[in-house]
Amino acid sequence: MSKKRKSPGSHESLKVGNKIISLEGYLSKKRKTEPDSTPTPNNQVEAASKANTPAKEVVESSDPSRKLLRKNRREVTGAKPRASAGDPAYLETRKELPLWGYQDRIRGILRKRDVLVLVGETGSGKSTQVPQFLYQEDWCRPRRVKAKGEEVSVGGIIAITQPRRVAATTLAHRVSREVGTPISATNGSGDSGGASQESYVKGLVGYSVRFDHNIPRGTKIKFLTEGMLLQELLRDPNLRQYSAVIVDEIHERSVDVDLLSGFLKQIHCGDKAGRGGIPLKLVIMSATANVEGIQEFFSASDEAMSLTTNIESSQVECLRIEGRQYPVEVTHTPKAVPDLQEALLKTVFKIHLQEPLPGDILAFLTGQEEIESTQKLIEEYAATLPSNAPKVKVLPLFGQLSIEAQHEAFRPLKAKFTRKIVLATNIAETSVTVPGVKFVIDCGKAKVKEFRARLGMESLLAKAISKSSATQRAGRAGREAAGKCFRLYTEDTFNGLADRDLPEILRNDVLGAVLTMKARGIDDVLSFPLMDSPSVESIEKALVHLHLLKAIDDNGTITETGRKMARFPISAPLGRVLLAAASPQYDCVLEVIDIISCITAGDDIFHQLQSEEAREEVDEFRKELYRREGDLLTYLTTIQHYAAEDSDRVDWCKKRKINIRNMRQAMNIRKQLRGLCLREKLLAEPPPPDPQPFMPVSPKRAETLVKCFLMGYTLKTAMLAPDSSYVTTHGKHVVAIHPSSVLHGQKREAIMFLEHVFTQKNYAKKVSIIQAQWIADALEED
Ligand SMILES: Nc1ncnc2c1ncn2[C@@H]1O[C@H](COP(=O)(O)OP(=O)(O)OP(=O)(O)O)[C@@H](O)[C@H]1O
Repeated sequence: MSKKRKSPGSHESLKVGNKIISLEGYLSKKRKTEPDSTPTPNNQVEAASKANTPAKEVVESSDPSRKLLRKNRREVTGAKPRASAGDPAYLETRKELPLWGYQDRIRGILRKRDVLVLVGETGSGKSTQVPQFLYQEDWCRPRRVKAKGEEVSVGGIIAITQPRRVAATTLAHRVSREVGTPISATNGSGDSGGASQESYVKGLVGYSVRFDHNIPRGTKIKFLTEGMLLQELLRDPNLRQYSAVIVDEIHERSVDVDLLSGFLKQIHCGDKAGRGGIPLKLVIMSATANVEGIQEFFSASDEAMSLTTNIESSQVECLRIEGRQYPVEVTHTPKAVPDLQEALLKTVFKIHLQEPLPGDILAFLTGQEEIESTQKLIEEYAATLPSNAPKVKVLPLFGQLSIEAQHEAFRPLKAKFTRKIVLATNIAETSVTVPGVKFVIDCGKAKVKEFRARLGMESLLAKAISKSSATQRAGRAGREAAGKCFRLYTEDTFNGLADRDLPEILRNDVLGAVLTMKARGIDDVLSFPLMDSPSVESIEKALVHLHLLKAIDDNGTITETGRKMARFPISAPLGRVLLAAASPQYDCVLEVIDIISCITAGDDIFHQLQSEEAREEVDEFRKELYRREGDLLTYLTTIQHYAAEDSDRVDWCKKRKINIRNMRQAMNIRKQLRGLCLREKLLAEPPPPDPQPFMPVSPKRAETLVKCFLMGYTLKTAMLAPDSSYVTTHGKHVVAIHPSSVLHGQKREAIMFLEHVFTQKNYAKKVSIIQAQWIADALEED
């Protein structure tokens, strides 16, 4: 990409390869203030703001006369804001948040009731303020009680769940600073396998996410991912350490949050004997949730009502908070854009060259691949800008990045005269505040994983987002000052979007969900309370699959193997492989960890090569990595070579066109899994530290490894048919080996594959060569 114009502000076009992209008149002049016409609580606020009601603060909030606003809010709520303990440096900012004026009301409701559904606009202060309003409440003190005959301590901590690790950790850091006990970076307890290890450092706020825990002594507010709280439920079904659980961003409707809601409902509606009769308070929060549905779900049935002594407290109350702190201007494109990447580049540079600093950009793209190629193009083009134009610093933000790499995007830039451009997937869509961001660019799409239960196949396709997602994305601007959101789609397109996304539990494989329920002692999974129940067919399929994996026995009861599988933060089939690897027959835990680390570290550790020339050039370097047994052995060889490399790992990756980020992440996962396997006694002693000399795996050992993977993947096998196509043993579908596989184009007796995806075609990915007899042997094994 090269520049065309000469000075900042006067750029009208940019060149991408041979393409000239005009910047002129690209974005619609017509602007309006977020939120849109979505029938959500947000636009009730907007409607109210148009009608000159108190929600007028949406547009007035940048007005300096904030005192008046606060006074208005107090009049609206009747609340007398009072300062809760905290760092005075943050107090003034906190007082500006719409939530601040509602604190007495929120406290008042929760003194009377056990469940509150709280709806407030993005950036109104829900995630950061609500736990601070509550942790000093009388009901939040730990109490010694008799529960089922034993004396136990109940309560004392508020849990607040987040859909993603990055939200949980960044919010914990922010709130810890606001309350005046900042979490120190060195305070982490590393991986404790989910155990709530307390550290020796004191503090009020902590967090617990997969592979990272930081729980100071005296923690009263604990941020954690939904998955982490589910893990805690396996160990303590009554969640005794908590006085309240705040479920944040419930609109995301991940499988985990749906399961969690079911378990919380059971605690809420149950007899509470396991908590010595002490209720667990629940606060359910979102900016864009279906409030009525949630309210109805948490309302106790008549039968459950008969279990409770306090009917009034078990009723569900709903509170809508009006207003957001800063306005966000939303702009749509006047017509549909033919090329999203091109449109995004134009918008980035239009902002960069026309909007003054400071003001960082957060752009939403669909996935890692798109982010990495866009980063390259932005950097290339930025290098050609005149010297008097501000510099740019591009930072990626996607789920497979390590936590440290994700946190990079949240740090203020040290370099002067530089604009930060964060390229993110939808992991930055809810809950997070990326400091410095004033501009959001929304491509209107997200990659969605869908499972076709009938075919046992997943598809991962970029699809249009919902109105709820678009509102959340726009809400990432305007958090520290007024902001702008540029939607790369027309207003008509926006109006045609679905209000909300389909809950994950209705579109994903429910294998993991059913295993979690079983591990938590839910025998009758079909009658477990869920906001939306998946089809009976997909639950039954999951049960059959779990039986095949030996996670449940003939009676449908969870086995010891199943319990252990549920404790590992990997999919059920991979968990089964890991457990098999520890048996004397296979004895290959370290190698299996290496392979799992590579396949869970990102899209693919190998960059895809477009031209024949590039392929020839790189294959020269890659040939020491490729294994004729297939992709799993190729991954193993690659990570073992990488781990043995002690001179220049970056250069090593460059030559082989290996994604260095994914490789680093693989090493990180490898470390965590080794730790977990030691704790779960799958490994007898710690492995020797890196670098170890590279030792190629013998063909015999390779066979053992592939057979070990078959213990988790007998259903993902295919046989070569007479017409030279591969036909799956389960379901009898024709699959082709994906071009990314080292076995692409090869015809063998049988194959095993770890992924089965539908893109343009029905593809098998992560493929290994097997013999038909091995499938029968694996099925017979005990
Ligand atoms: N990490 C952070 N750095 C700087 N400011 C922050 C940070 N986290 C929160 N804030 C400030 O606090 C405000 C409220 O954030 P909070 O996350 O509590 O809002 P919210 O109502 O939960 O929003 P959402 O629904 O979008 O998650 C933000 O708009 C921002 O001004």
